[in-house]
Amino acid sequence: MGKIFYIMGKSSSGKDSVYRRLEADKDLGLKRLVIYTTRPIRDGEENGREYFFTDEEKLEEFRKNGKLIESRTYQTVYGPWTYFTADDGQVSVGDDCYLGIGTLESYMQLREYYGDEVMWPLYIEVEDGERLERAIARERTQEVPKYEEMCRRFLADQRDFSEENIQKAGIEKRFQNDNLNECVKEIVNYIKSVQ
Ligand SMILES: Nc1ncnc2c1ncn2[C@@H]1O[C@H](COP(=O)(O)OP(=O)(O)OP(=O)(O)O)[C@@H](O)[C@H]1O
Repeated sequence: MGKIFYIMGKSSSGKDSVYRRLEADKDLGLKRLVIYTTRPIRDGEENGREYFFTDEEKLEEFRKNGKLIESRTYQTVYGPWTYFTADDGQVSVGDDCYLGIGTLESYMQLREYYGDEVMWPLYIEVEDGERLERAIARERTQEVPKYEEMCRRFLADQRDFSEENIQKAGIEKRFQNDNLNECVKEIVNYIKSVQ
């Protein structure tokens, strides 16, 4: 049975860093599940790697064709940004395993779409103060740092990833990202144990 390993966690918890390491681990043989976003591309990102960077028109096209699995829109400091998952032919859950990143909400919707036995959550956690420091440090490296948006997300995450919502999504296992190498090692072991 194929599986989708789905990385979740608050902003700057290290989802993207973990994703890159897992993807580069050829032993695991994980294929990418890339979602779409209408938000602008950040320095260092690549279209089709972190996201497919797209627009409202494409979103509506998927919706019209019944290929939109889930979508969420955030009222950001820069206007609405939509993130969505589309059944665009990337995933054929036969025996292959995939790696994706998302939110608790999108995880639940994908579970509804693909089924319980396909979805394997990887929930990443970092102490809030440390996470905020990492977020600021990351923002500083951007040509145009978006501190206001960073703060908005930090606050929104406290609600979106409340303990209640984590429970509701049925997340039982959590991976601490204090040290990236250790965190990745733990996740790799976990994936291998269920693959
Ligand atoms: N264990 C770690 N120790 C120190 N820094 C880390 C660690 N893991 C990740 N980082 C750094 O923290 C920042 C945030 O990590 P990353 O971009 O992977 O988070 P994310 O969860 O994908 O964030 P977002 O959801 O906001 O895109 C990056 O600059 C990354 O290099």
